[in-house]
Amino acid sequence: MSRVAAIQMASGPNREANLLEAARLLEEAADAGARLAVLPECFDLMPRSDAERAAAAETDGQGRVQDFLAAQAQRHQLWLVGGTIPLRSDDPARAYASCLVYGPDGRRVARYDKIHLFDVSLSASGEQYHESATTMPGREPVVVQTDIGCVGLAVCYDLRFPELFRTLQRRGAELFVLPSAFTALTGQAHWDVLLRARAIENLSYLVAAAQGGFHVSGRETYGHSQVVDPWGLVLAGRGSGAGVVVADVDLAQQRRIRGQFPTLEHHRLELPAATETL
Ligand SMILES: O=C(O)CNC(=O)[C@H](CS)NC(=O)CCC(=O)C(=O)O
Repeated sequence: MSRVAAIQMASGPNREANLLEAARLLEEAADAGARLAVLPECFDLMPRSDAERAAAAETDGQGRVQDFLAAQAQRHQLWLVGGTIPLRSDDPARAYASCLVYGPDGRRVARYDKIHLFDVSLSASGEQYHESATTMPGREPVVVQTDIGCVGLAVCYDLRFPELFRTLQRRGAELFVLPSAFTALTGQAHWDVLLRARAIENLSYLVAAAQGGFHVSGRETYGHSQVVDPWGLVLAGRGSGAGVVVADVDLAQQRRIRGQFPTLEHHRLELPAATETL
């Protein structure tokens, strides 16, 4: 059994303040016995403007936020999933939304760039998102072996694309992590059911760490960070506001479920090939 933590935040436009808050919550997670902690999407910065985000992008392998993540992982001896941070691409106007994973020794063990980008208008609230204007999409699904289990990485809007999760599962994932910043509107309608569906259909744990609250930018995010087990049971969760959600991952129990209820062995169709979208 290993304890895992989903960290919920309501990040603002001041990066140092966000890092202080993340450090406080990671300490709380470590004190609660967590060995893997997941930070939300954009934990380091929910900016007022696209220009602010572009200016904050770091070079792969160096920068304030990457140093922070490495130091926190080592300090608390944690597997740390660093939500997403903006990493520079060749296009100065677009950064990758990168989910970086660090081991308990502080070394980086994986990088996943968010593949599906949120280009959506919500008529009910008038909100408009055009993430691809400022974000470069990733191309490759990523799994990473940890001593908690094999972890499949996905971010926020990726939740709506079951073929990504199935690909991760086929590559060995036992546990999905999902740093997120769902809107209040779509979260209320879809978040809980999609999380449970992805966990159930892949008989996998899912650790969803969300932004949850009102942001200085004027946005409201849904929150409801939670840990779901392979049977679809919500082991722990919270509503809105900053905090830590902890639960225990039991891979022996997962193996029993996968053995007794072998849906993963009953698939008949090949996965659709990835389409070239760039
Ligand atoms: O841009 C930022 O500041 C942080 N990133 C986000 O908020 C991202 C891209 S706009 N949000 C989502 O993917 C929401 C998905 C969602 O809400 C849904 O699928 O319903």
